[in-house]
Amino acid sequence: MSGVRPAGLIVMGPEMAWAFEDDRRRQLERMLDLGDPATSFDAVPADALARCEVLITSWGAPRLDSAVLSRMPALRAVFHAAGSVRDLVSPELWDRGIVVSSAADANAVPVAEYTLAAIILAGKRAFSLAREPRTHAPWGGMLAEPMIGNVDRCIGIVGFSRIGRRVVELVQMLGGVEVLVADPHADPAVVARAGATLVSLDEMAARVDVLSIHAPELPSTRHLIGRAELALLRDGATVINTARGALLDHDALLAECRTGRVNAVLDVTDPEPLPHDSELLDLPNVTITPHVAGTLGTERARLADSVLEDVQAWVRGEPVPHGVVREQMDVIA
Ligand SMILES: NC(=O)c1ccc[n+]([C@@H]2O[C@H](COP(=O)([O-])OP(=O)(O)OC[C@H]3O[C@@H](n4cnc5c(N)ncnc54)[C@H](O)[C@@H]3O)[C@@H](O)[C@H]2O)c1
Ligand SMILES: O=C(O)[C@H](O)COP(=O)(O)O
Repeated sequence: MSGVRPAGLIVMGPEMAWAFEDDRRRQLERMLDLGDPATSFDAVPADALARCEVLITSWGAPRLDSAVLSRMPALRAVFHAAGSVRDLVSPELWDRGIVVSSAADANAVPVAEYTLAAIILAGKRAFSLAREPRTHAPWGGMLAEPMIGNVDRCIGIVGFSRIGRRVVELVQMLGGVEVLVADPHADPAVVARAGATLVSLDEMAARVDVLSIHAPELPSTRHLIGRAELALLRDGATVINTARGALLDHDALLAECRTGRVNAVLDVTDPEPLPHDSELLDLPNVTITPHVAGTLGTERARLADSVLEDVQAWVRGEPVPHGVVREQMDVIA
């Protein structure tokens, strides 16, 4: 590292800013000449913006469009301590050749953990049984139920994304499970090396006990799992959605869950939150969490550590480990 530290700024909402205090701030200060942290660009003095070479952002940062970028002529790199950079980047940012990185890999860890937990508990019917009266006889009826359990299950992963790939890896620890992947962009050989089989979405829907959604929200993925795909599911199958609500047709899901034919575990919904009178909230076979799979409390420290790693590589002139390039934007979150 040369003696002159590049000028840096941290601009993000308070929900993430705490992760850049104390020790992580000291680590950043060894690499960057850091100005005062701010929650918006309007709170940053014009000369500090003009000098800024390295910007560290997270949720709450506005899009880096031409209006913002014109105030930041020295900007060379943006490190986003959150998942998607879709709402952050602009054509001007790419045109100027500014390095962009995101912490989406780090964010994938807790979402994949949540998904594995949901797969295991759904297999044991734990979500719906927890809502039955406590008088439920534990051994009688349940022991005779061959459809309960995680052995010989077929698990479908929609989207061989960062999170999808990690779920493919984790779910194999169950042993005795078959893992299918549906993703028009995935390479069958790479999927096979990960221990899964690439199939069409229809084939997957017809074969799985659990269908877990891990694709990004794009114009092309709206209602990717719709009436037709849900109708193909086996009786008793579970749909897990930790991706984005818009990927799943909620009217079609409600129709299938209402009859009890299909179960669901949803960390994301459409809309989000659901209206208080949504029937989905009352169904015993539907479990809903309020978009917490990825970003609960301490999990956010992973995002800050990912940014530290990227800043360190960048100041050394090395490739940024979690860099995002313009060409990826058509298929990533
Ligand atoms: N619930 C949470 O807290 C939480 C946290 C992080 C991310 N997410 C969401 O999880 C999802 C996955 O995130 P990620 O970072 O793993 O995504 P990602 O950006 O890594 O996904 C990109 C990949 O998705 C695949 N893909 C694109 N279009 C597809 C399609 N039509 N069908 C199947 N696959 C397709 C492609 O393989 C592509 O490479 C996103 O929707 C993201 O917003 C949720
Ligand atoms: O809440 C989420 O889904 C994750 O934290 C990722 O959100 P982001 O991709 O918008 O950062």
